[in-house]
Amino acid sequence: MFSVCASLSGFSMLFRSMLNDFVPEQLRSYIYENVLGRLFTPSSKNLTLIIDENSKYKRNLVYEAAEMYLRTKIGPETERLRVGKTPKQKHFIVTIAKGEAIRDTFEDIQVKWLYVQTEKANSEKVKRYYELTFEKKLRERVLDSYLNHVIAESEKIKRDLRVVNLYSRDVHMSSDDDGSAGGSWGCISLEHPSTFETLAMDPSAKKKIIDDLDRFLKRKEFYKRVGKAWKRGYLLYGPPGTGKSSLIAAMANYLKFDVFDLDLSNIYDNGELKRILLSTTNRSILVIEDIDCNAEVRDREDENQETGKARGKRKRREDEYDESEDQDTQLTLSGILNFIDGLWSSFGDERIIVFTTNHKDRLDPALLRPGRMDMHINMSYCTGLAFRTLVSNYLGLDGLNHPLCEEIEKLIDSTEVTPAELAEQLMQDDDPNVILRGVISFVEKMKYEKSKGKVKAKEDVPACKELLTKKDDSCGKQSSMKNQKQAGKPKGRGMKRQKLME
Ligand SMILES: Nc1ncnc2c1ncn2[C@@H]1O[C@H](COP(=O)(O)OP(=O)(O)OP(=O)(O)O)[C@@H](O)[C@H]1O
Ligand SMILES: [Mg+2]
Repeated sequence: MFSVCASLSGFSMLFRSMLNDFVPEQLRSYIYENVLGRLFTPSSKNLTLIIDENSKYKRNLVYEAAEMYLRTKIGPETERLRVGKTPKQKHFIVTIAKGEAIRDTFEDIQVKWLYVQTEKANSEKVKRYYELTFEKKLRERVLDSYLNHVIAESEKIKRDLRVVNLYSRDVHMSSDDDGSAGGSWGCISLEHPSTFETLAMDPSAKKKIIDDLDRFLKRKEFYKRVGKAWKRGYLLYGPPGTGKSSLIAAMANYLKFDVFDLDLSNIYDNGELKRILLSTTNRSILVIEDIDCNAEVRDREDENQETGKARGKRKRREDEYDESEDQDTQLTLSGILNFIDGLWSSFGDERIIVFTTNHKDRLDPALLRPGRMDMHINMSYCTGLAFRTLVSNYLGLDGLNHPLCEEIEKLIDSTEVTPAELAEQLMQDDDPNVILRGVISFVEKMKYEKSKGKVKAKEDVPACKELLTKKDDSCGKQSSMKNQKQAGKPKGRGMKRQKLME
């Protein structure tokens, strides 16, 4: 092998000296570059992949993934960087500049990335691409495992950088809304600070939820294989102030999924519901809060608070309804559930639906039957362990180390007090000792009053929508508005609807 190379290089030198003697200079440099270079350079042991920005006029996913991935690989040796930021992005986006290289190692694979950008010449468009260079023998492993690793990592980074949006029909479309959610959803960014770290909850219950979400995210292929829509449903139930809305915000912030907050009281029939739901996007959480109250879609106490337009719309709907025998167009709980089971299952991916209620016992069994909601999560009164999270959130203390916390935890475990009530107590002073003593008096007082029956159990709020919590005997559908009125059921929702936006 060595002697072949030596004789090739000897021949190359002889050939070059002949060229120098007999060939004009311009032609000589062409021959050096295009003929001799190829003939006499021993073939490289490296292979270079070209990753163009576009692939057949569409964005090249590998290029996008590389761009995202390489942001995390920029080392001190890089000399030039590009920086950018769009109005919706919270952070600066830093990427390598033209001609900069990055070395990376994955398992035992060593590669070199080079970012290339051509100059703009006449009508030629600027071309951007990455060159990925590695040893030829690693070709299969780079194409298989390394590039998959780059794509998976880039997905993770994208998720972390994503701004989570809250879509609501109560919010007007903003000017920079790209309209991707379409329909009549207005959008603001979800500023709710709740995360799984700040959520006061029994640690094992919290872990169960996080594990369930993680499993859900990873199971694209599984859902496909078993022929199930890639969706997950959660029913959160518990008294007011136990963290149902906070848990939804924590889920959204964890998954980086947008939230669609659906208030059924503004929707008048199943057709409208269908249109609205079809305009939601993938990787989102559809939230229907207070399903027991919210589903009371037409019976309202506050009719006189409606705007003229809304009142007109409602009256027209009611008149149409009175004239129509077709009850199928009316919004019913069964309509909602059918939609979730049927149409909603056949479009979109990575969807989560969350119902919340303060009164699980009052819900229609149709909503509770196995398979309808994948997980029922009991958001109950605060426990001693969960209180530790509140102490850490509000006081910045490790509850284990404070002498008063043990006593408080025992007290909390033996009474019914919500995290919201405790959170309020934890903001009463600046001095942690004063605050914690205040918590003791507060919980003791609650305990005493409860034992005397002075505190009305929080669940004892009158049922605001009994009709929607019982099935209509004839067809399993809920009674219509007309029937509700005739039955003389109480109007109004009777309970505040605490939204994520508040
Ligand atoms: N589990 C919790 N962990 C941390 N903070 C909580 C928790 N529960 C309630 N809080 C505090 O109380 C406030 C109200 O809680 P949240 O709105 O999540 O309760 P909810 O269960 O949704 O109540 P509702 O049934 O009235 O809608 C929150 O903004 C938060 O400050
Ligand atoms: Mg709530």
